[in-house]
Amino acid sequence: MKIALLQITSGDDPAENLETVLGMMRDAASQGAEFALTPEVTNCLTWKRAQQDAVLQLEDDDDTLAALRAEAKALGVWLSIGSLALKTGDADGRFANRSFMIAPDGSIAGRYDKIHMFDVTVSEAETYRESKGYRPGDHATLVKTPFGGVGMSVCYDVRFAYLYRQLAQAGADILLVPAAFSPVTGAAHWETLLRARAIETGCYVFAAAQTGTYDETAARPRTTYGHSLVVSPWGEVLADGGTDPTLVMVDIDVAEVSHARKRIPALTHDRDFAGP
Ligand SMILES: O=C(O)CNC(=O)[C@H](CS)NC(=O)CCC(=O)C(=O)O
Repeated sequence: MKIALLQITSGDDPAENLETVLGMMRDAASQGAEFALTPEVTNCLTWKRAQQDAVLQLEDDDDTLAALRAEAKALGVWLSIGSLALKTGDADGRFANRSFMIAPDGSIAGRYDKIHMFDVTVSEAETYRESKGYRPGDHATLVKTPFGGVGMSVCYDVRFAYLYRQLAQAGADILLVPAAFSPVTGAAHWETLLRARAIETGCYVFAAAQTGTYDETAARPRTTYGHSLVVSPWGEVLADGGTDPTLVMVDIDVAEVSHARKRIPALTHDRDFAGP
């Protein structure tokens, strides 16, 4: 099966980001892709809360979601929308960081709200308080597809290994980790974390990433790490998107999942034990 990771530099204008994604989806489909994947916050990546309040929409009204569902249907492809920032209507005004699996008929096959919030001081100059803007989700999502079980997650979730173990033990063959990783932690941890999740679970890992800086002249530009990765169930990096916006196309074979798990059946070797 041919998959296509869309590595992009989303800015704060959803209409502009949508045009970029639609163009890359058509390009991917014309090269034979059957499954296209976009990064975290495909529709809007910004520090500016006022801009989010102005342009974000409720799921039912969201123009990006509607257009991407229609395009998946027109092209007849599966689509992972890594996530959309969406209004929730909640009294506290927080958004959802919500991922979608779209089937080739345009229907929503799965929906997942990012569970773990990136409330982290990477350095004095670089702090994130994701839970101020976003309301975390509280349940995992596994989507059954004709090509296998797909476990959903977003970005910072990648650091919580038990989420992926649960997804794999519930039937995931493929784990999705769409991201907008920070450049500092990306360089230190990104590839290692993704390879570890693949090795521990014997799953493919597909990680479409935001990359680079949108609006370099802004007072506080938002930069992301890039390096969209496809990792095999044995832990090999099959493709790395580097740091420019690009389409990462890979041919994968889901049978590799059972081969890897036959060699290392750790997923079936859990034991109950007392805590320390
Ligand atoms: O803020 C938004 O609009 C969209 N969300 C993000 O960009 C999120 C939270 S700030 N980024 C991450 O989770 C990076 C995790 C990371 O870099 C790590 O785990 O090291």
